[in-house]
Amino acid sequence: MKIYVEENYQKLSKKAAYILASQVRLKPDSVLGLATGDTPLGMYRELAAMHQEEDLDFKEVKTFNLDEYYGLEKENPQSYHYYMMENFFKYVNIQEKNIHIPDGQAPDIEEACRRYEQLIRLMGGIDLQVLGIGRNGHIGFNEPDVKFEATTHLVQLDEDTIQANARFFDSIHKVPTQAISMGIKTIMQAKKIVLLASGREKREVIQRALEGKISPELPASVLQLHNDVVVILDREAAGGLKEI
Ligand SMILES: O=P(O)(O)OC[C@H]1O[C@](O)(CO)[C@@H](O)[C@@H]1O
Repeated sequence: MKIYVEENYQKLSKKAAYILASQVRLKPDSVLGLATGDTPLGMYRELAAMHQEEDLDFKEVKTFNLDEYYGLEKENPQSYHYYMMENFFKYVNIQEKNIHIPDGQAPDIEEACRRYEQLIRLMGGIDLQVLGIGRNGHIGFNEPDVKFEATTHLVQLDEDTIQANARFFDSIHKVPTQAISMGIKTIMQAKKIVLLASGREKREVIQRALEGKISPELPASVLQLHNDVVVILDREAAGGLKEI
């Protein structure tokens, strides 16, 4: 595991964007696994700027998002479809047919999950997966006590996650209680993983995930078993690490 500690969020975002851009430059038809949440927003802004100013080309890039709320239509401003369009895709030259995000309104969820896994395999697997981390250690929407062997599936969101995400909704009662998420197995099959965490509130979970026991109770701890993980932290998030 390679851990970078950057001075602040802006530098973290630049580092993450640089790693993604290098991946795309080396393999223009890369399959990228993408995350939502606050943390990758700066990285998406940097990548959009690299597209505008340095011709970073997304024409052949394929993307698979980690997760989507169950029950929200794509046009809902709280959906991850909307987030991706507004924060990244509309600023770059990615082709719509190459964008994949779980369908939160699929009539047959099990079939949709199976199809999502099949598509990832059909595209040759994920070359680089970006991850954020929840305060409870979730990656994607894989909540504590997840099965490590799970692939894309419907998950029940934790109370902690619902509370953390309530800030994006008018009221906590409007936060969906379920989501479709890549599973831990899907994530661990990615060839390379880039985990991002910023801020004081991620300090404890980062220490436990990177230096603690590997356990389904803390889903992100499984990353210790992957052979190509880059962790990019700002100083605040890295503050609890013993081995830095
Ligand atoms: O980057 P944030 O907003 O702290 O979110 C952390 C994680 O929580 C989620 O937003 C889901 O709750 C994930 O998409 C994200 O990786």
